[in-house]
Amino acid sequence: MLPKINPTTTNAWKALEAHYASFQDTQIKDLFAGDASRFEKYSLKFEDILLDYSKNRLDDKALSLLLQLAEECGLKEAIASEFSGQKINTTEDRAVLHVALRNRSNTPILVDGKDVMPEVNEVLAQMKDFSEQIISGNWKGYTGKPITDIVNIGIGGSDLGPLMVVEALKPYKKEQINLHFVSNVDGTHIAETLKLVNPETTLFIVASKTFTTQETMTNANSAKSWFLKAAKDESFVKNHFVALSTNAEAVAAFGIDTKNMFRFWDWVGGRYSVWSAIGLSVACAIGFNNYVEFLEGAHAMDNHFKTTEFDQNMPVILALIGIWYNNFYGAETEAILPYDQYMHRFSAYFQQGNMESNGKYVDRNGETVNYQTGPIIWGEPGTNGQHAFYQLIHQGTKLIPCDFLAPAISQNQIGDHHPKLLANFFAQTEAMMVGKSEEQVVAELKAAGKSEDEIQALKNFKIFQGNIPTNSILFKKLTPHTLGALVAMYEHKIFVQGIIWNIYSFDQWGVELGKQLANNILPELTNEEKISSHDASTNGLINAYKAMR
Ligand SMILES: O=P(O)(O)OC[C@H]1O[C@@](O)(CO)[C@@H](O)[C@@H]1O
Repeated sequence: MLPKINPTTTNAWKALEAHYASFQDTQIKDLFAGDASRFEKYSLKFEDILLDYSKNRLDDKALSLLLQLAEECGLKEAIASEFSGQKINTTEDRAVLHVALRNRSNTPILVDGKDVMPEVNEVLAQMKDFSEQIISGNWKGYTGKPITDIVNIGIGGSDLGPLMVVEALKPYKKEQINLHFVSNVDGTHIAETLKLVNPETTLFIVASKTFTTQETMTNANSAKSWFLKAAKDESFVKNHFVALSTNAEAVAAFGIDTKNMFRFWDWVGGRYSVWSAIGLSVACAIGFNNYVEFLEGAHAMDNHFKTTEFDQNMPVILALIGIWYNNFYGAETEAILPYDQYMHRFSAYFQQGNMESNGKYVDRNGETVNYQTGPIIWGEPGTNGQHAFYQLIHQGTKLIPCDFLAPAISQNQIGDHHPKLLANFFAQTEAMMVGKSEEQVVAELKAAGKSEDEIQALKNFKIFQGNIPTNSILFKKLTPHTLGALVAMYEHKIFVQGIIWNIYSFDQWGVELGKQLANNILPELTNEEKISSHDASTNGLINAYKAMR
């Protein structure tokens, strides 16, 4: 079982509050001035990944107290509980074992006394065989043609993971296979996608852990109707529809042959499922061997997380820094800013990964917490963000800790694009830290020939206060292995924070209410009655909608 310690009752927390009181206005640049070895001291290397966390509002005392906080909150035993298959997803009475899906060393991992690895490997073998049939053209559609297009129909973790990985690893994609992702129940999503594909050569992957999600089942039924309009014969469905799910009964009821089902288990959380059969579209896109490389990278990070002292442990350090800003500096969001266009869905992926895990207000004792828990995660690739929201980061009134990520080697060596991208990557974290002083602004305005009056009128608008904390994550190249390691690194960061916040990070009851109310409203939209069963606003909106149709 997980420890149930309110972090604010620990000695470390109390000491951190005291330290914060005297440290809070310390300037990062002054910390560098006082310690020539700060970069070396506050950097970690893991394989081809360098984490530079020196540009943080952090000194040795804060760091050591944060490490003490992790110890006092029982992090060591929590990690052991996770990896040993204990049912740490308590409210759903499930283990949390996405680490087993990428357990390439094949050491036994038991759930209810049974080693899960044979089943994990069985599904991987099934994925290997299937993806090889698709890529080789041996899998034929109902008119005998090979598959050219794959449409992954899923939402949340059944969409965001495969989509993010397929986009991030596009340089590894097999040219004969086109990938499409449909998730939204807005008919536009499936309609616009079906315009692009041919029923004779399209495979639909219906990805749903529960196989009951309204959006996914609606889109899957629309796809099936569209397909049968062309193919006519229900017996052809088996050539063009496969299912990724834990729910064989629902898969069969939909009309997909369970031989075409790739199963996974209830101890795989949706937002942690890209390592499971949910990753089938990835294997079909980049080839099974590259998909295994992706698993290998995550497994390497798992071993780092499981075996490394906390002060040298990348996920632990990132987690503790996040807690320092979230719970002591009052920062409410974190920005993930990948300086790599292939990673354009990376931040969105961790919106679900982080916010669906740690967006909780009830602790593991069932009590309402008296402190902040999960942050709001957001971000866009650099340098686009610079032209959109960096104004607020640089000169707004909110503290926004930022993670900057970049590959040293681009997958597309065109002209001087990559050096320019990296120059911005390095410059932005420097600018966020050092800012621009009044003296510098005045000197620049003078050099530009501004009068004294103009200088006085303008200078305050051009001063940058700086002291904005950033982590820089520089890696050699965005390969399947490195991507796997980076994703696992953030997953473990989320785990560590949830343990310290004394919350359950692996259920998601908060997504249920909206679904329930939507199911109540749906029939009201199609009848002719004037609606009065809700609050005045909801009634008013529904009735206005009905009047507009
Ligand atoms: O894979 P499925 O069962 O269709 O769930 C899809 C998504 O829906 C949820 O909001 C849970 O209902 C996410 O946690 C999940 O990833």
